[in-house]
Amino acid sequence: MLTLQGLRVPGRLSGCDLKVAAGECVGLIGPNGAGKTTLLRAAQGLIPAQGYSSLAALPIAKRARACAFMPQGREIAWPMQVQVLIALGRALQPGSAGDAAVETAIAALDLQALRHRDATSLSGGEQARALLARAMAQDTPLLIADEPIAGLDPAAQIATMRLLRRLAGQGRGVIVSLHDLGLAAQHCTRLVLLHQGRIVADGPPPAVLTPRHLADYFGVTGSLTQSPDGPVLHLRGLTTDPRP
Ligand SMILES: Nc1ncnc2c1ncn2[C@@H]1O[C@H](COP(=O)(O)OP(=O)(O)OP(=O)(O)O)[C@@H](O)[C@H]1O
Repeated sequence: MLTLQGLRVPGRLSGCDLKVAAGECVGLIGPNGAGKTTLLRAAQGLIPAQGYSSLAALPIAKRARACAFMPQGREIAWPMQVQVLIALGRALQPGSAGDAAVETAIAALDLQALRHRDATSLSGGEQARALLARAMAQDTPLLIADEPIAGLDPAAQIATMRLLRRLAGQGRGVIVSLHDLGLAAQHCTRLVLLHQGRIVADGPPPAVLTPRHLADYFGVTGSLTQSPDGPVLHLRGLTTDPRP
């Protein structure tokens, strides 16, 4: 679904190798400035990069049928109804599934009550849901979302992560960047940890969110434990805090 080999953006990203398969919900994590957005954009050919990306190698129209992208910047440039914005996700898709895909996305992101509103008048969190719905309506094998839960209230964060996991369960490949490591552990099938432009860990959440990695790459003390409800992350403080 996506293969990166030695993907590199000088000064920002070094030699990244990554494979994402159908059914995976891959959480891309790392501290501010680690290179998450750079990797996601370079993988799609949206910024110049060296190395190989199976997606960037496609002609642009095929790329739009292979991958939908919800960018980190949530600017909606033109006033238009939310449902029209979401339908733009269908612009390059063939076939007659358009209306159904738009309705499914509106329902999945709980946008029924907002569908006739001017999209530019929505709150930040509502705009995020509308833009994710547009990407979902594109109905592509791969969905890439750059910090889709930033600025969402807790219920919307959980609902969004559950949705992304469900889409992966239905056979899409999903890559989602996020800073909430607890939600990443709970909802992603696999985590990829970036630090200073390099992939430093890649695997199931317990293998990536180790106390050592939390300390070395995030500067926090903590651990991931298993509970009957799933993994729970306990963050205790900063590695620079004085020892008790
Ligand atoms: N257009 C650009 N030109 C030059 N350097 C850039 C540009 N955009 C980002 N960078 C730098 O590349 C590095 C990686 O940035 P990137 O936005 O990919 O990080 P990130 O992991 O997504 O961070 P955050 O969690 O803060 O969103 C940072 O040091 C950043 O300052």
